Amino acid sequence: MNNKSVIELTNITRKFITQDMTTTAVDNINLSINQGDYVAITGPSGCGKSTLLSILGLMDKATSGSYLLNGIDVNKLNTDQLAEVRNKEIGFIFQSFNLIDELTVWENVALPLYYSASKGAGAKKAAVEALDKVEMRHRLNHFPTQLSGGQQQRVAIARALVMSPSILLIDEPTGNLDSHNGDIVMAMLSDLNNQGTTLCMVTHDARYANQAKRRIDLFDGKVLGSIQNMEVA
Ligand SMILES: Nc1ncnc2c1ncn2[C@@H]1O[C@H](COP(=O)(O)OP(=O)(O)OP(=O)(O)O)[C@@H](O)[C@H]1O
Repeated sequence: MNNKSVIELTNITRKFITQDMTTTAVDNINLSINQGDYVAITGPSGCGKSTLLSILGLMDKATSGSYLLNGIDVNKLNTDQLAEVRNKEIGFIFQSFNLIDELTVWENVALPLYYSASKGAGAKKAAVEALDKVEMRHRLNHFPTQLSGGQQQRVAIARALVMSPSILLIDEPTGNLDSHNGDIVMAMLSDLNNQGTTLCMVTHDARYANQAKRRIDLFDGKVLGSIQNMEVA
């Protein structure tokens, strides 16, 4: 395995303060993710999975602690820099596929390129290459509503890959899929990891968490344990 660090969290805590109470959603977490890793974050409802993923995805800020993304201290970035780093370095995959129904498959996949400096001529080629990786090239000119749920999630994965991000952050990728399509999407994620893509996935599904190389169990915002899945790694 490559030892280049992608994510380095040190003593990350996130507190939510409302009128009558303080909730520590993420409590003093230390986590390293290297290039080529496949990490599953799992645990019961309310244990802090989504909060942690939002911090990793630069959509939320920790109350305290340090977060290095490719060696860059994200606490020192302003809003514009955070948006740029997020678009370039992080690919997101959500439970809901979030495709735009009015755009074709390839236009959906090319969309992140239009928010970056590299927009224009190469966009369709890059989109087709990403669609190839998820075996969806044959649906290039279809619209999302013409696809099955599993196919839509594969298009969403292609969109997450199109910028060649440092890491894919994945939130309950099979939540809207039946078990057959869920298994296909999970096999595809494992394939991508075998080809070198770094993955960090949140799931409450133990079966899928065990398909990752490393499983991190959260409880009450804390890391309860970290398990290396020997048959995968
Ligand atoms: N914006 C917020 N304001 C106040 N409390 C919050 C906020 N967001 C999350 N929390 C609290 O933080 C804790 C962790 O929530 P989080 O959504 O991260 O859990 P989760 O593990 O993703 O849960 P689930 O599996 O149900 O999605 C919970 O107790 C939740 O109520």
